[in-house]
Amino acid sequence: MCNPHYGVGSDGLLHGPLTSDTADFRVRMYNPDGSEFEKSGNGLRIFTRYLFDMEYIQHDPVTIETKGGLVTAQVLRENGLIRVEMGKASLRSDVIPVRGESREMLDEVLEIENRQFRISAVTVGNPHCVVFIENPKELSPDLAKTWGPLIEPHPLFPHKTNVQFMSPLDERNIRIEIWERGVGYTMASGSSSCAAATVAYRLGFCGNDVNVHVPGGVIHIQIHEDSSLTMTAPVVKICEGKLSSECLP
Ligand SMILES: N[C@H](CCC[C@H](N)C(=O)O)C(=O)O
Repeated sequence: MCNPHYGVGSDGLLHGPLTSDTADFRVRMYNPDGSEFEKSGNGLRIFTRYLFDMEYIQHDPVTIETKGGLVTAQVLRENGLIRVEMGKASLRSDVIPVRGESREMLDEVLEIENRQFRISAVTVGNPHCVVFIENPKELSPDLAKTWGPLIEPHPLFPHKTNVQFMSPLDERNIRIEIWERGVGYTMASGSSSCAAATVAYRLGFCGNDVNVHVPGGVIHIQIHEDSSLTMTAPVVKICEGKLSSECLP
Protein backbone atom coordinates (compact mmCIF):
# COMPACT_ATOMS: atom_id res chain seq x y z
CA MET A 1 0.00 0.00 0.00
CA CYS A 2 2.83 2.43 0.83
CA ASN A 3 4.70 1.80 -2.43
CA PRO A 4 4.48 4.90 -4.66
CA HIS A 5 4.80 2.90 -7.90
CA TYR A 6 2.75 -0.23 -7.26
CA GLY A 7 0.43 1.00 -4.50
CA VAL A 8 -1.18 4.14 -3.08
CA GLY A 9 2.13 5.69 -1.97
CA SER A 10 2.74 6.88 1.58
CA ASP A 11 5.34 7.26 4.34
CA GLY A 12 3.39 4.95 6.64
CA LEU A 13 0.14 3.22 7.43
CA LEU A 14 -2.34 3.87 10.24
CA HIS A 15 -4.66 1.10 11.42
CA GLY A 16 -7.72 2.25 13.36
CA PRO A 17 -9.82 3.32 15.08
CA LEU A 18 -9.39 0.32 17.39
CA THR A 19 -11.03 -0.01 20.79
CA SER A 20 -9.06 1.06 23.86
CA ASP A 21 -9.42 0.48 27.61
CA THR A 22 -7.70 3.75 28.46
CA ALA A 23 -8.56 6.22 25.68
CA ASP A 24 -11.40 7.21 23.31
CA PHE A 25 -9.58 5.57 20.39
CA ARG A 26 -6.50 3.45 19.65
CA VAL A 27 -4.34 3.40 16.53
CA ARG A 28 -1.49 1.14 15.36
CA MET A 29 1.24 2.52 13.10
CA TYR A 30 3.41 0.83 10.48
CA ASN A 31 6.42 1.91 8.45
CA PRO A 32 6.59 1.12 4.72
CA ASP A 33 9.16 -1.62 5.50
CA GLY A 34 6.43 -3.41 7.52
CA SER A 35 7.83 -2.62 10.98
CA GLU A 36 5.34 -1.44 13.59
CA PHE A 37 6.46 1.70 15.40
CA GLU A 38 5.34 3.51 18.51
CA LYS A 39 4.09 6.95 17.63
CA SER A 40 3.88 9.41 14.74
CA GLY A 41 3.11 13.11 15.05
CA ASN A 42 1.91 13.52 11.46
CA GLY A 43 0.12 10.19 11.75
CA LEU A 44 -1.76 11.39 14.84
CA ARG A 45 -2.79 14.63 13.14
CA ILE A 46 -3.94 12.73 10.06
CA PHE A 47 -5.78 10.18 12.23
CA THR A 48 -7.51 13.00 14.16
CA ARG A 49 -8.64 14.60 10.90
CA TYR A 50 -9.97 11.21 9.77
CA LEU A 51 -11.90 10.74 13.04
CA PHE A 52 -13.32 14.25 12.62
CA ASP A 53 -14.33 13.78 8.96
CA MET A 54 -15.95 10.41 9.74
CA GLU A 55 -17.86 12.07 12.62
CA TYR A 56 -16.40 9.68 15.20
CA ILE A 57 -15.45 12.62 17.41
CA GLN A 58 -18.22 13.38 19.93
CA HIS A 59 -16.31 15.74 22.21
CA ASP A 60 -13.21 17.90 22.23
CA PRO A 61 -10.32 17.06 22.72
CA VAL A 62 -10.20 13.29 22.26
CA THR A 63 -7.68 10.86 23.72
CA ILE A 64 -5.81 8.41 21.47
CA GLU A 65 -3.77 5.41 22.62
CA THR A 66 -0.61 4.52 20.70
CA LYS A 67 2.16 2.01 21.40
CA GLY A 68 4.27 5.07 22.37
CA GLY A 69 1.79 6.47 24.92
CA LEU A 70 -1.49 8.33 25.20
CA VAL A 71 -2.08 11.69 23.48
CA THR A 72 -4.91 14.16 23.33
CA ALA A 73 -5.90 15.75 20.04
CA GLN A 74 -8.33 18.27 18.62
CA VAL A 75 -9.27 20.10 15.45
CA LEU A 76 -9.03 23.83 16.18
CA ARG A 77 -12.34 25.47 15.34
CA GLU A 78 -10.83 28.86 14.51
CA ASN A 79 -8.50 27.71 11.71
CA GLY A 80 -8.92 23.97 11.09
CA LEU A 81 -5.37 23.24 12.23
CA ILE A 82 -4.86 20.09 14.24
CA ARG A 83 -3.28 20.18 17.68
CA VAL A 84 -1.87 17.16 19.47
CA GLU A 85 -0.56 17.08 23.03
CA MET A 86 2.31 14.73 22.25
CA GLY A 87 3.37 13.88 25.81
CA LYS A 88 6.84 14.33 27.31
CA ALA A 89 10.20 14.28 25.54
CA SER A 90 13.09 12.50 27.25
CA LEU A 91 16.82 12.65 26.53
CA ARG A 92 17.62 9.79 28.97
CA SER A 93 19.70 7.17 27.22
CA ASP A 94 18.00 4.26 28.98
CA VAL A 95 14.55 5.46 27.92
CA ILE A 96 15.31 6.27 24.24
CA PRO A 97 17.16 3.70 24.15
CA VAL A 98 20.85 4.48 23.53
CA ARG A 99 23.69 2.06 24.37
CA GLY A 100 26.34 2.81 26.98
CA GLU A 101 26.22 4.23 30.46
CA SER A 102 23.05 5.86 31.68
CA ARG A 103 23.17 9.54 30.71
CA GLU A 104 21.38 12.50 29.18
CA MET A 105 22.03 12.39 25.41
CA LEU A 106 22.70 16.08 24.83
CA ASP A 107 25.43 17.25 22.45
CA GLU A 108 27.70 14.21 22.12
CA VAL A 109 30.22 13.69 19.34
CA LEU A 110 29.55 10.81 16.94
CA GLU A 111 32.25 9.99 14.43
CA ILE A 112 31.26 8.25 11.21
CA GLU A 113 33.65 7.78 8.29
CA ASN A 114 36.01 10.48 9.56
CA ARG A 115 33.28 13.07 9.94
CA GLN A 116 32.38 14.25 13.42
CA PHE A 117 28.73 15.05 14.14
CA ARG A 118 27.27 16.77 17.19
CA ILE A 119 24.30 14.65 18.09
CA SER A 120 21.56 14.60 20.72
CA ALA A 121 19.01 11.84 21.13
CA VAL A 122 15.39 12.15 22.21
CA THR A 123 12.35 9.97 22.59
CA VAL A 124 8.84 11.34 22.26
CA GLY A 125 7.49 7.78 22.25
CA ASN A 126 9.71 6.82 19.32
CA PRO A 127 13.50 7.33 19.06
CA HIS A 128 15.18 10.28 17.34
CA CYS A 129 18.78 11.41 16.78
CA VAL A 130 19.12 15.14 16.17
CA VAL A 131 22.29 16.11 14.30
CA PHE A 132 23.36 19.73 14.72
CA ILE A 133 24.40 21.32 11.43
CA GLU A 134 25.82 24.76 12.11
CA ASN A 135 25.44 26.20 8.62
CA PRO A 136 21.81 26.07 7.33
CA LYS A 137 23.23 26.22 3.77
CA GLU A 138 24.64 22.76 4.31
CA LEU A 139 21.17 21.32 4.97
CA SER A 140 19.90 19.47 1.92
CA PRO A 141 18.02 16.30 0.97
CA ASP A 142 21.39 14.88 -0.11
CA LEU A 143 22.87 15.44 3.35
CA ALA A 144 20.01 13.43 4.90
CA LYS A 145 20.21 10.75 2.20
CA THR A 146 23.99 10.39 2.62
CA TRP A 147 24.31 10.24 6.41
CA GLY A 148 20.81 9.16 7.48
CA PRO A 149 21.26 5.54 6.33
CA LEU A 150 24.52 5.32 8.33
CA ILE A 151 23.09 6.79 11.54
CA GLU A 152 19.70 4.94 11.50
CA PRO A 153 21.24 1.47 12.11
CA HIS A 154 24.25 2.70 14.15
CA PRO A 155 25.08 0.33 17.06
CA LEU A 156 24.48 3.23 19.48
CA PHE A 157 20.74 2.77 18.86
CA PRO A 158 19.50 -0.75 19.68
CA HIS A 159 16.03 -0.02 18.20
CA LYS A 160 17.56 1.99 15.33
CA THR A 161 16.60 5.65 15.13
CA ASN A 162 14.88 8.37 13.14
CA VAL A 163 17.39 11.09 12.21
CA GLN A 164 17.01 14.87 11.89
CA PHE A 165 19.64 17.26 10.54
CA MET A 166 18.89 20.52 12.32
CA SER A 167 20.01 24.13 11.83
CA PRO A 168 18.77 26.92 14.08
CA LEU A 169 17.64 30.00 12.08
CA ASP A 170 16.72 32.34 14.96
CA GLU A 171 15.23 31.97 18.43
CA ARG A 172 11.80 30.98 17.09
CA ASN A 173 12.74 29.06 13.94
CA ILE A 174 14.74 25.98 13.00
CA ARG A 175 15.09 24.02 9.76
CA ILE A 176 15.38 20.26 9.54
CA GLU A 177 15.95 17.57 6.93
CA ILE A 178 14.65 14.14 7.89
CA TRP A 179 15.72 10.56 7.47
CA GLU A 180 13.13 8.19 8.96
CA ARG A 181 13.69 4.76 10.44
CA GLY A 182 12.01 2.13 8.29
CA VAL A 183 11.14 4.71 5.63
CA GLY A 184 14.03 6.81 4.27
CA TYR A 185 13.93 10.44 3.21
CA THR A 186 10.64 12.18 4.05
CA MET A 187 9.39 15.74 3.63
CA ALA A 188 7.74 16.14 7.03
CA SER A 189 7.52 14.43 10.38
CA GLY A 190 5.71 15.56 13.49
CA SER A 191 7.65 13.53 16.04
CA SER A 192 10.92 14.56 14.33
CA SER A 193 9.84 18.20 14.68
CA CYS A 194 9.13 17.60 18.39
CA ALA A 195 12.58 16.06 18.87
CA ALA A 196 14.45 18.77 16.93
CA ALA A 197 12.60 21.61 18.71
CA THR A 198 13.38 20.03 22.10
CA VAL A 199 17.08 19.83 21.25
CA ALA A 200 17.22 23.40 19.85
CA TYR A 201 15.60 24.57 23.09
CA ARG A 202 17.89 22.53 25.33
CA LEU A 203 20.99 23.74 23.47
CA GLY A 204 19.84 27.34 24.01
CA PHE A 205 19.29 28.21 20.34
CA CYS A 206 15.53 28.73 20.70
CA GLY A 207 12.88 29.68 23.22
CA ASN A 208 10.03 27.31 24.06
CA ASP A 209 7.96 28.28 21.03
CA VAL A 210 9.49 26.90 17.83
CA ASN A 211 8.45 26.87 14.18
CA VAL A 212 10.04 23.82 12.61
CA HIS A 213 10.58 24.33 8.88
CA VAL A 214 10.49 21.00 7.05
CA PRO A 215 10.56 20.60 3.24
CA GLY A 216 6.78 19.98 3.31
CA GLY A 217 5.78 23.01 5.41
CA VAL A 218 5.94 24.36 8.96
CA ILE A 219 5.10 22.50 12.18
CA HIS A 220 4.64 24.55 15.32
CA ILE A 221 5.96 23.10 18.58
CA GLN A 222 5.49 24.45 22.09
CA ILE A 223 7.73 23.10 24.83
CA HIS A 224 6.29 23.17 28.34
CA GLU A 225 8.15 23.25 31.66
CA ASP A 226 7.61 19.54 32.32
CA SER A 227 9.10 18.71 28.84
CA SER A 228 5.68 17.94 27.39
CA LEU A 229 5.07 19.12 23.83
CA THR A 230 2.17 20.62 21.93
CA MET A 231 2.26 20.19 18.15
CA THR A 232 0.05 22.26 15.83
CA ALA A 233 -0.04 22.04 12.03
CA PRO A 234 -2.41 21.55 9.10
CA VAL A 235 -3.63 18.35 7.50
CA VAL A 236 -4.72 18.29 3.85
CA LYS A 237 -7.00 15.53 2.66
CA ILE A 238 -5.83 13.93 -0.59
CA CYS A 239 -8.38 11.27 -1.48
CA GLU A 240 -10.57 8.47 -0.27
CA GLY A 241 -11.26 5.22 -2.01
CA LYS A 242 -11.29 1.48 -2.12
CA LEU A 243 -8.08 -0.52 -2.43
CA SER A 244 -8.15 -3.15 -5.15
CA SER A 245 -7.02 -6.61 -4.02
CA GLU A 246 -5.12 -6.83 -7.36
CA CYS A 247 -2.43 -4.52 -5.96
CA LEU A 248 -1.71 -6.84 -3.03
CA PRO A 249 0.72 -9.70 -3.46
N1 LIG B 1 6.54 10.59 10.24
C1 LIG B 1 6.20 10.31 11.59
C2 LIG B 1 7.26 9.58 12.33
C3 LIG B 1 7.41 8.18 11.88
C4 LIG B 1 8.46 7.51 12.67
C5 LIG B 1 8.76 6.14 12.20
N2 LIG B 1 9.46 6.15 10.95
C6 LIG B 1 9.53 5.37 13.27
O1 LIG B 1 10.06 4.30 12.92
O2 LIG B 1 9.57 5.79 14.43
C7 LIG B 1 5.83 11.57 12.33
O3 LIG B 1 5.27 12.46 11.72
O4 LIG B 1 6.05 11.69 13.53
